[in-house]
Amino acid sequence: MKATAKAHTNIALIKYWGKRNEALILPTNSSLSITLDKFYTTTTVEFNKEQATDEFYLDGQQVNEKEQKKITKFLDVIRKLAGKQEYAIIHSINNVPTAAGFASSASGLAALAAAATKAIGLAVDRRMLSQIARRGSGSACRSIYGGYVEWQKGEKSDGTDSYAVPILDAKEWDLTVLSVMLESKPKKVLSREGMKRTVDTSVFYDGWLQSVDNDLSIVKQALAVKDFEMLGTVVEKNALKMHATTLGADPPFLYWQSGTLEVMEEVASLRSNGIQAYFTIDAGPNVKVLCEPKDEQQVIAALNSLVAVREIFVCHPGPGVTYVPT
Ligand SMILES: O=C(O)C[C@@](O)(CF)CCOP(=O)(O)OP(=O)(O)O
Repeated sequence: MKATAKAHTNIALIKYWGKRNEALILPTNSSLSITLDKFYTTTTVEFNKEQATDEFYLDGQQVNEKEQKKITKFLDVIRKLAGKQEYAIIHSINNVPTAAGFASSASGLAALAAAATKAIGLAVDRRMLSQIARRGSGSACRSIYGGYVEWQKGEKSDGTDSYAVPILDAKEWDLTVLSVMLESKPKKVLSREGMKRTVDTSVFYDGWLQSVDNDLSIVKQALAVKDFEMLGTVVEKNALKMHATTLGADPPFLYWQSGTLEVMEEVASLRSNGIQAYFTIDAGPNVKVLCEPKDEQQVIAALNSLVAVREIFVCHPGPGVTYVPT
C-alpha cells in the first residue's frame, strides 16, 4: 500500500524543553506553537513484502546509516501498532529552505507518521496520530494540527495522555512570523542533546519548570482575547528563560551568536519606537520575530538593515497535516 501526506513545521511560543522519558519522548512541561504556512514536508510511503529493509530518500538522496536507523526505529513503532512486519520505501521532500535552518524534523516526522500509518492500513484519529508523531520527535506532535496548538504534557508513564490539541484555528488570528536567517556557523549542540544536558545538569532548570506553566496560561489567555502585547511579552520571556537554562548546564552552552543579539536589540528598539514586535529563539542562532501584519513591512525593513541578517522568510499561521493523492 502507498500513501502521501503533507505536514507543516511549527514554531513554539511556549517551549518544549526537557523530557521526563527519553524512550517515549514524554516532556517535562506542556508547550504551545504556531503551525506555519510556508514551510512543509511532503512524504510518500510504500510498504511491500519484497522490501528487505526500509529505504529513506530525503530530497532525492538516500540518507546515511544513522538517519536510516532513526527512521526504521520510528517505523517499528508503527509496524508494532499495525501488527505487520513489512518494510517501506520512503520519499520525503522538504519545502523548507535548507538555509532556513528550520527544525524540519517537526514537519518531516509528522508527514511520515501520517503517510506511514495510512500506507500500512492503521486507522488513527488525530489524537493517536499526534501520539505516534511524538515518538519520532516531540515537536512533530504539534504539526498534526494547524494554527495555534498546545502539546499537553500528560501525566501517565505510558504517554497515552501526551498529545497535541488545537487551540485556535489559523484563520482565527493572523499574525506575522518573520523567520530571520543569520550568517551562522553550523549548530554545535542539537536540540535533543541540548535538552538532555540541561535537564541533567542545569542549576537553572528548576526555575524553568516553576515558571513555564504560568507562561503557558498567560499565552492561552492572550489567544482567547487576541491581545498581541500580552502574547508577545510572555513569549519573549519564555524564550529567554529557556536559553538561560543552557548557561547553567555543565558544560555550559549558548545557542546565540552575535547576530542573534543584534536582532534582539533591534526588536527592543522597534518597541521603544512604538512598533509591537517580539522575538523567540529555538535551538540555534536564528531568530523568529512576531508582529502584527499591519507592521510587517516596517519590521522587515528594520531587520534587513542589520548586517548579520542574511534572509527573512515571511510566515503566517498554516494548516495541519493533510493526505494528498499519491
Ligand atoms: O520546539 C520547541 O518546543 C522548542 C525546541 O525547538 C527548542 F527550542 C525543541 C524542539 O525539540 P525537538 O527537536 O522536538 O526534540 P526531540 O523530541 O528530541 O526530537
